[in-house]
Amino acid sequence: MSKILLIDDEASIRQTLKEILEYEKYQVEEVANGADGLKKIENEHYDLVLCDIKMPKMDGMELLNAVYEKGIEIPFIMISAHGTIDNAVEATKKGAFDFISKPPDLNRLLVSVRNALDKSSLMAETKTLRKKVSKKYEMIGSSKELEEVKETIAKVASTDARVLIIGENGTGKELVARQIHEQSDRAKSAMVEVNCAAIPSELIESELFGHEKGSFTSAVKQRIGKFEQATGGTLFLDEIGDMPLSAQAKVLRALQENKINRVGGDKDIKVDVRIIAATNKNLKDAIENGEFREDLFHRLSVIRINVPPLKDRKDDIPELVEKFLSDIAEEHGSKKKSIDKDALTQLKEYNWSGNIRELRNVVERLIILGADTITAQDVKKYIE
Ligand SMILES: Nc1ncnc2c1ncn2[C@@H]1O[C@H](COP(=O)(O)OP(=O)(O)OP(=O)(O)O)[C@@H](O)[C@H]1O
Repeated sequence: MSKILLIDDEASIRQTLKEILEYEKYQVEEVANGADGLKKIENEHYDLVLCDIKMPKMDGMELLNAVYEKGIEIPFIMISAHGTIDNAVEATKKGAFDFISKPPDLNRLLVSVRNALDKSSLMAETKTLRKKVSKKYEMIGSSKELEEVKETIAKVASTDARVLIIGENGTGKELVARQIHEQSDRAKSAMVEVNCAAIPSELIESELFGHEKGSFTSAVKQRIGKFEQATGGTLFLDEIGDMPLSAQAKVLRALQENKINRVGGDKDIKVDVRIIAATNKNLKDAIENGEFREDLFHRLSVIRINVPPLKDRKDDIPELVEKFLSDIAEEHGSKKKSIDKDALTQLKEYNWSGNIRELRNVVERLIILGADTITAQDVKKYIE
């Protein structure tokens, strides 16, 4: 049942609204001023606040400000007898969901309440999803090497600087890109990923820039490319070292001018994206071999982040193993297994050419095939 907080200094209005809302099966609590309202909002969860503007102690606008300043996400519907347009505009500018003048038109009020509650449940859902996503992309490990990577992420995230992430397969380059995006002002928009190695070279330009209908045989509809999809957010160009030279030229232009052209189109389209690229190749060698444009390399690598291989940060292994034991047990819906000290020592001795991805796979194998407490014998038997 949705819970609504009603704030108004007029007892008769509170009484009427409470009766109507309770009749509609909402749970309603009421207070007579903004200051008491703030206390309630801080201590309890409400799905919606219905709030008068002119009140003693703290008025409706002040309350709205205080709540949003504290970062509490809850929709407000403002109600006022002093229903001027100015009030309405100011309230909605400050983030109120709606503004209703007194005496309230009850049908309009109920529609507004319903819509605001829909928004509230969407907000809650987004919050849980975001928490789940950020848990999924958490970077585990406190070795000196990984701490340095995390520090660089924290420094660059809030800027729009382009970042080139370099590291072997499975070291966590995508995770680094996700962290930069999550910690940036662009986090409310999407991070769109393109795996440049996975797309056939004849399709990559259409994938990145989109195409107009009829621009090539299979272009039966107009299509928006990844650059446009990422507007306002981040575009992650994974395996950039595998991008064909013709596409490199176009990406360079997009980066220089913040404009793109759809394949078969003649219109320039402005794009606002932050670019993060990643590679496991040595791009300097690729430049020497004529496979990668030097000018593009410099454009992309304003900031470089080297993600060290797991064999150079073995101190992270126990924490990573612990995390994978929990995550995988949760995925399988089974009881979490433990691992003994000798088994961990054994894992630390291995050279992990497939890095963290390989470690995760080995832990999964050990969970399925090993004893309840995973032993060094299990590790020896199942590591390869
Ligand atoms: N520090 C870390 N903490 C927890 N999980 C990690 C960490 N680093 C990597 N992983 C996990 O290891 C796997 C591989 O990571 P990721 O895909 O980011 O690597 P990558 O370097 O982008 O790989 P590739 O070059 O093959 O694309 C993923 O499942 C990821 O969640």
